[in-house]
Amino acid sequence: MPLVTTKEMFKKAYDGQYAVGAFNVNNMEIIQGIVDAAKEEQAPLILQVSAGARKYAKHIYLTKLVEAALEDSGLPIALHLDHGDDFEICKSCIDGGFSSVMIDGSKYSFEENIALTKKVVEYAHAHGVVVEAELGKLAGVEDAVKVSAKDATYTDPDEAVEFVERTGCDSLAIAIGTSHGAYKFKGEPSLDYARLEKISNLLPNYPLVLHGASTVLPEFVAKCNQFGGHIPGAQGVPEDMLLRAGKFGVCKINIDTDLRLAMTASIREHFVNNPSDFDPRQYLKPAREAIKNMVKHKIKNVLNCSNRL
Ligand SMILES: O=C(CO)COP(=O)(O)O
Ligand SMILES: O=C[C@H](O)COP(=O)(O)O
Ligand SMILES: [Zn+2]
Ligand SMILES: [Zn+2]
Repeated sequence: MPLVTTKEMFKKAYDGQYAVGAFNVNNMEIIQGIVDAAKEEQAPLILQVSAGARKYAKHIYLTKLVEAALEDSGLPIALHLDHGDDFEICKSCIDGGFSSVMIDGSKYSFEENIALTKKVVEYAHAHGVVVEAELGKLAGVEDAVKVSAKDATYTDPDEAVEFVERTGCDSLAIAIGTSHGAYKFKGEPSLDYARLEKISNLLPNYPLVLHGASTVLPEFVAKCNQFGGHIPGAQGVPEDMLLRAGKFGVCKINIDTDLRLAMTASIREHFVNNPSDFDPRQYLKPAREAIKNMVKHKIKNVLNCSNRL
């Protein structure tokens, strides 16, 4: 089974009102844990690589591992560049075998974002690759709770329509209150569903993407802290809020932080309980299992995408 683009996946997800998980990968254990989970659940899957992951593991190691995952699992998998921030990195991933790229021009002005996104879309489409773009700026860890910063950074629905029309991007990441990392809300979590609904109504049959969508499950934060970690006050997007987003055209949900927490909690626990171990396989095996369990949990309880191949 060769890599697939997200086109078909998103069409089915849109019609079925569920979301496909996009999980960040950095090494073999993470890839194997995710792919094993998707296989057991018979779920569509997007593996995504950030610029940082690409720098850490090297493009060729990651693409070869994903090639192995395709062959080993027989699953349709999309390989996606997460948060490409210029044309060159997108081109390099398109030339280097990815089936999907994100160009994140959200730090630029509306017009500059359009021009950059359009350039990537033209190159990508000529090579059979799909493009995710971003409009509106995802709140930073501090900004999310400031009402004054809210409207300035959240996605404007009318602009979203113009952006999609003028760039031809295949999916759009929007900002409605989620943010990257383990500290998403200081008080009560809240997402701007009214804005999401408006965007979704203005862009019928169009796949939206939710970044910063980890739940930061309290038991994993507690486990990290119990076994020597220090992650105080971490908080994510509650699962029922994510499930609700899936009803409004959100076809892709990005998850990285929850994988990091699962892996770290497992390794921390292992070292505390087994102080004599020093063979990496001893702690990476349960860590890989922890990734797998986390992804199965997401597929069943957050994405609702089991048996959707
Ligand atoms: O959006 C993400 C990657 O692009 C990941 O978000 P989290 O930090 O919430 O896992
Ligand atoms: O969007 C952010 C993802 O969690 C990737 O993070 P990273 O750039 O540290 O790999
Ligand atoms: Zn961004
Ligand atoms: Zn992101």
